[in-house]
Amino acid sequence: MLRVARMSKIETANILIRAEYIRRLSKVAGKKIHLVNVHDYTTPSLRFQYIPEYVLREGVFRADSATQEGCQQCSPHMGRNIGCEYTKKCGCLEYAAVDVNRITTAEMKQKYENALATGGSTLGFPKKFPYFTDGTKRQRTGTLVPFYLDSRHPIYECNDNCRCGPYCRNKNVQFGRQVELEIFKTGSGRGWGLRCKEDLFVGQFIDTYRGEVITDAEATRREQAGGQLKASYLYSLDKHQESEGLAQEEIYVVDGEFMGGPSKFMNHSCAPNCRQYTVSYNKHDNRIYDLAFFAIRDVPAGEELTFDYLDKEEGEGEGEGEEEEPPDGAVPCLCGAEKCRRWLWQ
Ligand SMILES: C[S@@+](CC[C@H](N)C(=O)[O-])C[C@H]1O[C@@H](n2cnc3c(N)ncnc32)[C@H](O)[C@@H]1O
Repeated sequence: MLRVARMSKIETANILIRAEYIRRLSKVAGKKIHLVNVHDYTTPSLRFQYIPEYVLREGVFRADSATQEGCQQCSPHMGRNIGCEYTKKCGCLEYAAVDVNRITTAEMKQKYENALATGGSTLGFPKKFPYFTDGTKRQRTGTLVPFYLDSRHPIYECNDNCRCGPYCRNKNVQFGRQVELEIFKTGSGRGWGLRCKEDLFVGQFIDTYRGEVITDAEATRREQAGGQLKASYLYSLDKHQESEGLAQEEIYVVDGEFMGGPSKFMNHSCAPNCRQYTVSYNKHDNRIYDLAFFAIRDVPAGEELTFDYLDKEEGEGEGEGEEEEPPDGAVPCLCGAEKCRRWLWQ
């Protein structure tokens, strides 16, 4: 009898926790986020708080909004009504990837080589626009073009101070998640995972990674206190470290363990269907930018969304991590990919 009473107390608590979690999910801005668990009665931790924006912690500073100047030579209607279509003029696209195929004269070529050698401005050069602007079945408007998908060059979107207007096609990630997601219990030893309720197309934006933005020193402190598993919630905002000569202690880190969004539940795969990209709205702030997930191939509704936690840039660390013995505290990878590297973070 006592056992039955105790059991029902636990069940009631589980039901209440689940209801509270779903209530909190319903408050998250944007399309609905579902919670599904067909394996047991557990619910993700209520210690986690959903936040729409980064929460800046002690010692973290964002560049003054006055530096977010926006493009001043563009306008909403420059011919095709897509905003910044004259990429040579667009101030926001100054640091976007130069479209070398459109550098035609020897003089331009020379100028470009000088800019590359000195790290000078590339304003005035034709740029690769990040998103498709003319929808077709394969190349949907707003999906990331193959160059950015493959190269992971930072994406510079327009902002509210731009003259290109609210409908400029160079605005996408800043509008937030546009797809319905589902947090689900994987039942395969990987805890919770994330999937999308609708088909995703290659290059489609899914969501950003949110969390507390902390200093590098605080991240080290939290990692030492939290152990190996803590690493999967920490993302360094170090994309511009080399090009801007930033010291390690100047780098900020996003911690999404206790505050963030649904992308916190994305598991690792050695053969992922998504990838994380750098998206900036202020070319003068190289220390805080968005981490945005895009699909890197078509993903049918219901397929688990995954990315490579060790997402190395091309050529970086090749041949590493293939030894038989795992490093101390290594977590076995359960992604199930044919070419699985066997351990997380290796
Ligand atoms: C960012 S969390 C992802 C969400 C997590 N599954 C949960 O239930 O909260 C990362 C953690 O998920 C687990 N995980 C993610 N991908 C995995 C994989 N391929 N194999 C084994 N565990 C994985 C590991 O415990 C890892 O530390």
